[in-house]
Amino acid sequence: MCVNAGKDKESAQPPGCPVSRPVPAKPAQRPERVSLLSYLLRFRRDILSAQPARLYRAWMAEFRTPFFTSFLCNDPDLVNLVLTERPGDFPKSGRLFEALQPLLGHSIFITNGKEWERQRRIIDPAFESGRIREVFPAMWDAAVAAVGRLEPLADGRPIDIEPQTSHVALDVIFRALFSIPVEDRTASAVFDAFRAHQASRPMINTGSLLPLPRWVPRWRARKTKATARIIRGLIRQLVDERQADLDAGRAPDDLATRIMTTADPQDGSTFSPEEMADQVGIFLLAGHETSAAALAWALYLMALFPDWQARVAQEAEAVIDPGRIYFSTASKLKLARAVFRETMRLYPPVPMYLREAARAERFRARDVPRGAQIIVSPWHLHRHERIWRDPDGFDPTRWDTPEGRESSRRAYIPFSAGARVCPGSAFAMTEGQLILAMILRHYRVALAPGHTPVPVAQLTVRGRDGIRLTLTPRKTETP
Ligand code: HEM
Repeated sequence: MCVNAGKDKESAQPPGCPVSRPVPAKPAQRPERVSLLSYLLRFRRDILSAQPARLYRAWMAEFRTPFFTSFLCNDPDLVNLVLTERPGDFPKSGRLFEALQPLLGHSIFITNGKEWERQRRIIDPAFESGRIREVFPAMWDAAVAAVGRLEPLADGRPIDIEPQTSHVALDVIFRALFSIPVEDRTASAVFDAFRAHQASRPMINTGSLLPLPRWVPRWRARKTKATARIIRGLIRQLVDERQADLDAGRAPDDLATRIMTTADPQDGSTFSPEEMADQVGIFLLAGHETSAAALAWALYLMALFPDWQARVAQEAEAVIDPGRIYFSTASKLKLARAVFRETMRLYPPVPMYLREAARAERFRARDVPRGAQIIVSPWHLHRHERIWRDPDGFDPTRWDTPEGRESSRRAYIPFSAGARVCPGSAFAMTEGQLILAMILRHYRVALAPGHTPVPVAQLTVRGRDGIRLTLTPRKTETP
């Protein structure tokens, strides 16, 4: 009998059977026809499962409700138009600003126009790919610390891996920004406050940002505002301390120092402490939520595909010298990088990007009114049936094929594209592949019995009930 179970069965197949591969978790789609009320409520709960399956084949979809009109763009030319060719005509929506302002103030993630341009001019130099070498030791130290934290958990009992990946991702950001580990008193207070903030909300999701009527369920605004105030207070404390260190000439050379001492090349101004606190808020949030989600899904995929896990672990064993930090390690972790890229194709941490049409447009022979919501959905684009071969399958070798490279050129945008592309993309790729390799060098991961994670869109794509795995040490002696 040929089997196609939820585990890799290659070696168990009788000869002559086609090799069966598991299919990575994908949310069930809603029925094609549902009532408006049912659609809105599903939309609020989780925007991924609220969509019909045809969006994986369509080039564009229009949603008209009494409250908003939105266009989901899957046509690579349209995506290019919105993100790269004319980003000024498709600014971030005012709803995004309204929803995130209590936590993020005037941070670069939600501003538009001249204010955003100035912020980008000051921030970009700190993240240039040539500067990744300088933050690499911070990533390395955080990865080593994560391996240590996982040790007492690696006894074969199921654990939710997401809190662990959140912990290490936030650790990386604190070390890179402020030269402090997440265990530092203020840093760990921020970590706790972020958790309380998410629990009070429970996290903004893309659906909650569309202009829906007031009776559709919302987060508890008062509690959320209170936790946002706590986080902002703590961040402001870190920024003020750093300013004092800069004034006294004793500040370490890290990302915070670089950004706070960079002047806008156009008008010579630097960030005020208040402005810097806004940016730190988004570095902490965008930098850790996204990397944590990608890393958790990567470990899930490694558990689902033990053959790939073995290859990444072997590469890590060969390349990583635990006693020495070599930046060249990053470029040698090729399999880990291919796996991390494929993970972000299947589970793009930011599943949809929301824009607003600043003026009337015409998309694929349809009128797009001014003010319409424009949705670019990496979630659908990355699994588009007319663009990708085996769109729902896990295949890290696709990046080396001409066909895969062409699909990727047209439809792979986990970090967005154009003027508002993620400034942290090189940082995140280096961090992701390194931590994945470090963890797999030390631990074997397996699926927790009876658990299949369900991807849902919160602020990032997460497992609805977590992502449950078991860990066991790869070898008994610790290097
Ligand atoms: C796997 C990790 C990451 C992913 C997938 C990711 C993805 C993204 C995406 C898709 C956007 C644009 C969203 C939109 O246009 O609506 C974005 C923006 C941004 N990201 Fe990342 N990001 C990651 C890590 C980081 C890191 C590590 C940092 C910094 C430490 C960072 C900082 C930012 C900032 C500041 C923006 C706003 C840029 C702007 O609007 O001009 N991200 N990120």
